[in-house]
Amino acid sequence: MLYLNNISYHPPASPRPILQNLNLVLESQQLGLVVGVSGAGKTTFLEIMAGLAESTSGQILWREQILTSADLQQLGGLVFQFPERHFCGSTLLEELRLGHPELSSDRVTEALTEVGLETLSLQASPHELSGGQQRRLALAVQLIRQPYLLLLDEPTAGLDWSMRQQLVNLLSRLKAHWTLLIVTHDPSDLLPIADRCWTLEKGQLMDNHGVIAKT
Ligand SMILES: Nc1ncnc2c1ncn2[C@@H]1O[C@H](COP(=O)(O)OP(=O)(O)OP(=O)(O)O)[C@@H](O)[C@H]1O
Repeated sequence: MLYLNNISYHPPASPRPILQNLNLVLESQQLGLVVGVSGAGKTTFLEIMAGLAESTSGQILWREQILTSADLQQLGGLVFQFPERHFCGSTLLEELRLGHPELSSDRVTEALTEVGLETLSLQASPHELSGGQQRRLALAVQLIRQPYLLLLDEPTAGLDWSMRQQLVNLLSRLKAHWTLLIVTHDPSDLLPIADRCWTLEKGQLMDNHGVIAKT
């Protein structure tokens, strides 16, 4: 269970807080969706959740444990918007083994199977894959780290309808084992599989009970 208690973020360079007193509870193996327009603070929110930025005040807890930024870096698996721009390996195997050179072939195959890429050659280049396959590969890279929390920034952005649907089905399946927190400006594809939904507006988080109840 993930808890955010009054998380605020006000960097010195900003005249006003970018995030203000965010409160949120997300149960394990649920998918939480944070919806906001451009500039609402979505990426900043994910950076704090992934331990890449430190909140100015407030607490993040997993079960009863208060998490530091270092804990969050360990526990969270962040998939960037357009993760394909961050691939470094020249093959799928290299990409999956980055930072884990000791990883067994079985574990690599298991991760690819989890995201539906098991039929691809481990020697293929990540850059040869389709947009949807690249997003799956980015997810597999995070799954290998066995994070408690998967954090995704606009996971369906830039994909065509069929690839978006395949990715939504995959995210829905991943809920069986992982807790997911997703930020997006366009919730239409993801709302049907969301368990919780919040709107982030000018740095403030509002709970959308009604939206989920209608789906
Ligand atoms: N370190 C910082 N110092 C000052 N201002 C910042 C800092 N980081 C973000 N901001 C500002 O905070 C606001 C929220 O930015 P953020 O990138 O989190 O929004 P977003 O919802 O992800 O937008 P988009 O969907 O366009 O990526 C923006 O106005 C941005 O300029």
